[in-house]
Amino acid sequence: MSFIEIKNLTVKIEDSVILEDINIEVNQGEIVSIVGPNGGGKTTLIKVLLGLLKPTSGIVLIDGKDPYYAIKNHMIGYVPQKSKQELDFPVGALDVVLFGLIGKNLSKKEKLDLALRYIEYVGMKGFENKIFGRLSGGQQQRIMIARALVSDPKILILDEPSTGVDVVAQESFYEFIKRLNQEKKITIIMVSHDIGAVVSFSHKIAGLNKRLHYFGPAKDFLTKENLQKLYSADVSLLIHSDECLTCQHFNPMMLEIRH
Ligand SMILES: Nc1ncnc2c1ncn2[C@@H]1O[C@H](COP(=O)(O)OP(=O)(O)OP(=O)(O)O)[C@@H](O)[C@H]1O
Repeated sequence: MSFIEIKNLTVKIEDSVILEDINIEVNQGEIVSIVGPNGGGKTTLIKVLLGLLKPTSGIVLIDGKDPYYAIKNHMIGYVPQKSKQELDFPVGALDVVLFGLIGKNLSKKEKLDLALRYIEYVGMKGFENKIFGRLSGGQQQRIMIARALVSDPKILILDEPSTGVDVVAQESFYEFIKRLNQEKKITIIMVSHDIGAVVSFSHKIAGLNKRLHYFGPAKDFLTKENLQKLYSADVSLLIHSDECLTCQHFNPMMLEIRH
């Protein structure tokens, strides 16, 4: 049995089909990125994995368990899409990380030690007492990752982590995700619109637009056919260099999709 199993998953909301007959298997330690057009159902799929939304039909198992059980038992760490609400948090960075340990049966001292260790791990040592809302986008993102990791989950789920982060910060963010995956052998599920970047470091890609149009190795995803199926027929690929899609050393960071 795979580590994450999604079988014949269909989700309907108020009679509209949002996800239809989705089948995904993820092995432990894999990085899987979910890509697809706006409204394609990416966040809905994440909500199902987080136990926030019940499938209309089909099966979702995380290490053989129901998602609700997995969340309750700190098996999943979640980094949400950046929102205004989070920006307005009137709390310090350390407190934000400590929120990730709510419900864990640990002493105050153990929780503090863990939170400080993870703040250091994400490269934010020295920022413990800064107001979260006054940190930069990239710094906030690192603190939110520390919050998600502090309870030692088996899976990290990130919803559009590069939104609002500048290009330099984005690159070091992707390096960080790669290192995290290698060091902790943690399974990573990431929603992203940044196809070029995620293709270069994910093991698998899930191309989602109500149905799963592609699920397989990241290296085989970037074909015109796959992208046209996923993003509708009028898509064209723009490569910001004199390289081309069929070139062996094509740099996917240079890819942009135009409708
Ligand atoms: N609670 C809800 N009630 C009604 N419709 C909903 C609800 N949640 C999502 N939807 C619809 O489901 C579809 C998929 O939404 P979802 O947020 O999962 O897409 P997405 O791929 O994450 O989009 P984006 O890339 O824009 O974030 C959309 O058409 C959306 O309007």
